[in-house]
Amino acid sequence: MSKLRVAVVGARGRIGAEAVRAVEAADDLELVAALGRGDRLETLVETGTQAVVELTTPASVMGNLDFCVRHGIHAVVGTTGWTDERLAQLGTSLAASPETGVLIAPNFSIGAVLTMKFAETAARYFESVEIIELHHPNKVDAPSGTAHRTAQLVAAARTDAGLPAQPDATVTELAGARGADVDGVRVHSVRLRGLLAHQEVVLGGEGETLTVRHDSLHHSSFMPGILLGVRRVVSTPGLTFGLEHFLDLG
Ligand SMILES: NC(=O)C1=CN([C@@H]2O[C@H](COP(=O)(O)OP(=O)(O)OC[C@H]3O[C@@H](n4cnc5c(N)ncnc54)[C@H](OP(=O)(O)O)[C@@H]3O)[C@@H](O)[C@H]2O)C=CC1
Ligand SMILES: O=C(O)C1=N[C@H](C(=O)O)C[C@H](O)C1
Repeated sequence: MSKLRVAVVGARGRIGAEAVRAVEAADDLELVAALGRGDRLETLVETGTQAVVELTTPASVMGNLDFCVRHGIHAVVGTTGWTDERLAQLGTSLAASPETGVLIAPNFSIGAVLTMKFAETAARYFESVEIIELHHPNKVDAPSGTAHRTAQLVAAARTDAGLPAQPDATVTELAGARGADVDGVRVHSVRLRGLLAHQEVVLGGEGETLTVRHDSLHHSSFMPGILLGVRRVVSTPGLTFGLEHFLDLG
């Protein structure tokens, strides 16, 4: 059987370089291009790329995806910075290319996907919930895409359960002390040398707390999810948001 022709865009970055190695090592995939900043996107067409792994920056991702979708090239996207407006813009591009599939995964690691699922499940049972995400200091966005998505899922679960706003008697506050407010859920971002990618969801009720914590200790933690995404996106037209849709989580 012929191999799936894959390109990595953002190939010289921290996760991009690891993705290049993972695609090269996969028996059923062929790495046909590894593009960095300044390289021509037309290379994707010239090399017959079927699926792109997009791992760049929030400033670059929209242009890269617009090119891919216009040329019918499927995409697996790890880059962060997704807003409703950006998703709507991508939806418009995809409507004009209905055969093309795009997976956006806030996090490719199985543990992080499960953290989101566990937090979403637990949210309805606790009065309070806050998120602490901890990353390496070279990360350009805060809060992390994973924390942002976790907060959205937790907030939706609370709304579904009919929970009121969280208790918080703060009257005076040094700006930022209570973190960012994502749909009513506080998200705190730590940037610390020595860390890679970590998240804690802390839930609190009368006389008890529950902490769900995940640690990515190496970029290799993201590779099985990227490879799964590539294999599945080529037969999944339209937009898929979250790797959980390609996993059987019960
Ligand atoms: N979903 C997930 O599981 C994960 C997502 N991420 C996300 O992936 C993204 C990349 O992270 P990370 O590797 O740490 O960041 P890096 O800064 O190390 O890598 C980004 C790379 O993209 C390059 N780049 C920027 N613009 C373009 C462009 N237009 N075309 C091609 N290459 C370009 C950069 O080049 P230059 O240095 O020259 O600017 C750099 O080499 C972030 O948004 C991060 O949050 C990271 C890990 C896991
Ligand atoms: O920049 C990173 O490193 C990571 N980015 C993603 C995010 O913002 O959630 C995924 C993971 O946390 C690593």
